[in-house]
Amino acid sequence: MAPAQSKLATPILLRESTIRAVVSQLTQLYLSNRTRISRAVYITLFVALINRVRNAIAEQKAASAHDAAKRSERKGTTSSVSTAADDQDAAAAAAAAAKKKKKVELNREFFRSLLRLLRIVVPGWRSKETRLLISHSFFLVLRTLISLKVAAMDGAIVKALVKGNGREFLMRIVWWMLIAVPATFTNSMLSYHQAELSLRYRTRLTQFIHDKYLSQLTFYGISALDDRIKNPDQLIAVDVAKFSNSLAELYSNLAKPILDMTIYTLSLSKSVGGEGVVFMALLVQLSANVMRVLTPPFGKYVADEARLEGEFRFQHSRLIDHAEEVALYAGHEAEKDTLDKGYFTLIKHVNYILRRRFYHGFMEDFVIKYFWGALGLLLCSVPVFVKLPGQAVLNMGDRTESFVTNRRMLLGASDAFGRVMFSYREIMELAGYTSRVASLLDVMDDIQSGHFEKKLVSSSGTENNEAVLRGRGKVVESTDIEFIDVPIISPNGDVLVKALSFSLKQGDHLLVVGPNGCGKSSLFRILGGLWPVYGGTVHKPPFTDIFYIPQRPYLSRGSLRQQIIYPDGLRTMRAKGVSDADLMAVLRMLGLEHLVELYPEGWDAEAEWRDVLSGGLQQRVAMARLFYHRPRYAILDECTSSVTLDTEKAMYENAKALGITLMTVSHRRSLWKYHSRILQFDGQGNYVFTGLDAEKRLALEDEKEDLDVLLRQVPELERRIEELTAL
Ligand SMILES: Nc1ncnc2c1ncn2[C@@H]1O[C@H](COP(=O)(O)OP(=O)(O)OP(=O)(O)O)[C@@H](O)[C@H]1O
Repeated sequence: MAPAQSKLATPILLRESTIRAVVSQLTQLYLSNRTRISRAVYITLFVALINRVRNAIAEQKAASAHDAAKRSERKGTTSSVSTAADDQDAAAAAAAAAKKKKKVELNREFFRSLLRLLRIVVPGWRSKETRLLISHSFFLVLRTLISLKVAAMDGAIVKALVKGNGREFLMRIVWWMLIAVPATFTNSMLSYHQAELSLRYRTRLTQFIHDKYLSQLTFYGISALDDRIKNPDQLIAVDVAKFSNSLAELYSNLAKPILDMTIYTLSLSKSVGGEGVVFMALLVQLSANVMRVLTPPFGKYVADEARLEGEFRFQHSRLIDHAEEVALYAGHEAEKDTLDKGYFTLIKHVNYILRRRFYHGFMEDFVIKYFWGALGLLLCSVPVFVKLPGQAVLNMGDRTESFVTNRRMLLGASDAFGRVMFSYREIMELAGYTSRVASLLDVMDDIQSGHFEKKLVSSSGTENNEAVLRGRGKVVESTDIEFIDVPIISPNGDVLVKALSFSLKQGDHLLVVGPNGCGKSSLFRILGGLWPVYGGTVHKPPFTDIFYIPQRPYLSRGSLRQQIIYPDGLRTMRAKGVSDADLMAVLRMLGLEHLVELYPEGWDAEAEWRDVLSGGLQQRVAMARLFYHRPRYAILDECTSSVTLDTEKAMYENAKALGITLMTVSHRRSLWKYHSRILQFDGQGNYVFTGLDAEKRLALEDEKEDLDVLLRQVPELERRIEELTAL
């Protein structure tokens, strides 16, 4: 932060002497120049200079305030994680806190984010977007020039009318109609360019985000490991579109009025005098500054509205996803409460914005339309009431022509200025969308570099926080699987197992058992690379060699064939040399061949498979997927819970025959016989890893159960003995 601040401070100090020299030079030039236009230019330079100094002072103030806030924030964070005594972590936490407090304002942060997004949507000078922007700009200039011509023609028409010259009047009308052709064409081109630009921005941004979101498991990190983005779907599908629209709109809403203002003001200053224009510009600038101070933070409002919209939509999509469960619980009233709450929170906010917009619009209209309009009329009357030096006395026709032309140009200029002022609100809205989209990009970058932020709800507090921030385990690629002192830590910071060590060779089938929530699935999340390795070393084969089947398999959209070969596509299947007949052989192993015959389209049948197939059928389809892929290792996480013992037998025996090493999480005793190793968690953070002799273990378990039954009978037997003794 320090270098940034000195960068700001130095120019202001240096400028004190420079400013004095520039001011005296400008004064001399102003006094020595006679023409009104050049005088106007010097006055404008004065105003620009004053503005620049004022902005620099404001920037410096903001920078020192930001610096002070950051320093105090850092102090606070360091003491709260003082047990960690780790500067790196403290800095990360401070940065995170600073990010959380980020407001939507037109500050450096906004321009930095906007620049980042601009680089994505307009990737280079030779890009199609640049060409579109150039031709858009060309039509913007053309339209201003046409408007200028129309203003002059307006004056000439009224002059012909005042003079009573019918022939000239008609000629002027014909010209007027002719100019309408390029004018309307230009207008249509402008609308087309704006819409096309918006579409292109959206496409670029969506492609960029999709590439990042779907690489390095970022989508999983956003939803499971990090708390900052609640609804990425809304951000990608809606906010990106709104940002693109807003950006494309802003360019035409800003570029054209600025151009109009410059050209009209220059033309006006020729006929009404440079000083008049500059004086009026000063008044306008003053009132504009007052308006800016009174403008509410619309950017923040827009960002909040988008967030609330997203949350409301998310609640609806949850209801759709879990419609059956909610219906069976008769949970519609509870769901209605949640939905109503989400909707009314959103509407309360929208209403609040509407009210703020109402007061703001009232003030904006008054200043822009009436106050500036009156100023304009005063300015237009200058050539009529004031005889400017070097100007000939005007007759009635000329006066009318000059008034009408000036009035028209002035209306154009004030309309343009009004639009620039109105666009302040649009810029604030753009700032809102920019902040939302940029925050998604920031979080994706963080996740890809291994930095997560999640509210810790664990009972063990700071100790876990430290571990989450550090994540310093090692991952080594190997053909076998080995964990050496690897802690299992949930994203909430709960330490499920302090240091886990075990090793597994190909062909060693592993059974993982333990009570609910002890970390059985979490072990495989680490193995699959979903959760970071916070310590120790993990030796594991590449991702493609391990296949995972959960209890509720994921069934994708698409054909029946696609369910078996997922995530491969048809082309990859063909490239692997697999035919539909091979797939049928796989289905036969699991007694599923009737599925293909069930639908007239056969393998190409499409359906919402999640609803069409029963729980057991879904598990069998998932197993067929495993047989198609034939990986070296398979993680079977309670994936036979809904099938019969016969089907389970077919699944396990075929999987082993295909040379797949199995790692099973299950509470079913019927599965023990398929495994040679066991990893047993006790739910208190301890575990045992040993060989598994299923028959011996089953006999021991049976004996234990018999003893348990006998033990449970002891009180009853004792009571009976007491009864008999008493008798
Ligand atoms: N994405 C997540 N965010 C926060 N906590 C999580 C997440 N995933 C799992 N956990 C927590 O980690 C702990 C272990 O979960 P895990 O799924 O490994 O349990 P399990 O041993 O497989 O249990 P079960 O037999 O019920 O499937 C649980 O307390 C769970 O709440």
